[in-house]
Amino acid sequence: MQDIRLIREQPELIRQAIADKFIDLDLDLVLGADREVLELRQQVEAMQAERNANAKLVPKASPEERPALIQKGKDLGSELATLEPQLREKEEALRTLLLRVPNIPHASAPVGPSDDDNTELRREGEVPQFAFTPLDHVDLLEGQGWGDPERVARVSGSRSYLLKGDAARLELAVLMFALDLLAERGMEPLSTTALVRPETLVGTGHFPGGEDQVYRIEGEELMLAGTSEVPINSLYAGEMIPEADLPLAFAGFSAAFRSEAGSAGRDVRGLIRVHEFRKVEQYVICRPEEGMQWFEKILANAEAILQALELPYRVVQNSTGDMGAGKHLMYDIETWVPSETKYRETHSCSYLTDWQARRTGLRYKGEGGKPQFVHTLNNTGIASPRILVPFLENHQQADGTVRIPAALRPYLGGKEVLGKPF
Ligand SMILES: Nc1ncnc2c1ncn2[C@@H]1O[C@H](COS(=O)(=O)NC(=O)[C@@H](N)CO)[C@@H](O)[C@H]1O
Repeated sequence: MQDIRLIREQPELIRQAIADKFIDLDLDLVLGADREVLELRQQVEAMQAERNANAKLVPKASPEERPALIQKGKDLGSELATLEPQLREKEEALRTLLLRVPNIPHASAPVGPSDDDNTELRREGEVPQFAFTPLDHVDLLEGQGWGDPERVARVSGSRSYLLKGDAARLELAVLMFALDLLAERGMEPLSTTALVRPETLVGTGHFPGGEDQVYRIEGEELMLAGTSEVPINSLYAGEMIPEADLPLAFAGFSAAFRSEAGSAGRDVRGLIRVHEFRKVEQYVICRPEEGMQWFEKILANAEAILQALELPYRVVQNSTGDMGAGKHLMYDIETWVPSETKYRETHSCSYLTDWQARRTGLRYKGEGGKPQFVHTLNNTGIASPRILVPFLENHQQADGTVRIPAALRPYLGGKEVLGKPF
């Protein structure tokens, strides 16, 4: 959410952001709703002041004057009884519109409507040249007996997955490895639920707009979050965080649930796009002046994880149309998937300045004790099973076994290879 003063003072700046992000919002509606609130609020406050002043006169008034004053107080009261609810209604209507006002994209963001306009910043690691015909991750899982797609589909339907034996241990190993690396780098581990109240999804900016991506619990005011960014972002909602406690940096771990509405037909084979997955999430609350350095830090953390797993990847900058309403700056990390001979997104690193903080009510006492909104950032640490796709495919050997990078071996009982030749 944007500062309403900025919208009033620099509407062109916001109109440009709306245009560059291809958002369907008429800023004049926002400005009109704001004016209506201001006018009505001034009227109500004047009337409340008049009623209060009038009420003070009553005890001092003479018997002759008193009835008129009391009647005046009643008239003002009944008028306010009509106007105050109208004001609350107009304030709610304005807030609903304000929730749709986008953040201003960083000047470096490529302007364009979709991820086709993302720009590659750099590549890291050599893509493997196989001396044999590599298998895709589905065939590797099947060959090793590490999956059971038919049975799990009977139990859970499409976009479900199940990992057996060493593959189940591999999933836990990469998650734990990521959590440990982030903890060593000062991110506080946080195991969270995915069950959240609707307002937490407004806080992150998933709502309004992303309702169709979220599973709802029948008959409850609860939903299943698609990322632990959602519960973590609202942990301190409405609080005045002591400045000495900043920055708050978490390595969140949770299950994540997504309906993937609108993705029909995409990535239907295998582990890339499933309804329930597990993610280690980097989430930061910091002072505004530290935002950009935290963006670099959580990006570097994710790269360190990929480098330790010996996976080749590239870093891309998201376009204004791809980054979504709340982002100021966003880079995706895409990891090489041999079977597709292309890089696929495995991490998404975002800096949202105060846009989430304003919607969530995340503040701290800045200089001179003046309340100020914090800045928030998030990035994927690792998400499984998607990361297992490049992991299994890049590290497969001619006999169908999978090489384990040195950094991960301690998490797999020291094993250097998983599986049996097939
Ligand atoms: N349906 C899905 N199935 C498997 N993995 C997914 C799915 N959706 C997202 N992911 C993984 O989760 C990562 C982060 O998802 S994201 O929506 O891009 N970004 C976030 O959730 C942010 N909170 C940063 O993690 C993706 O890069 C991908 O690796």
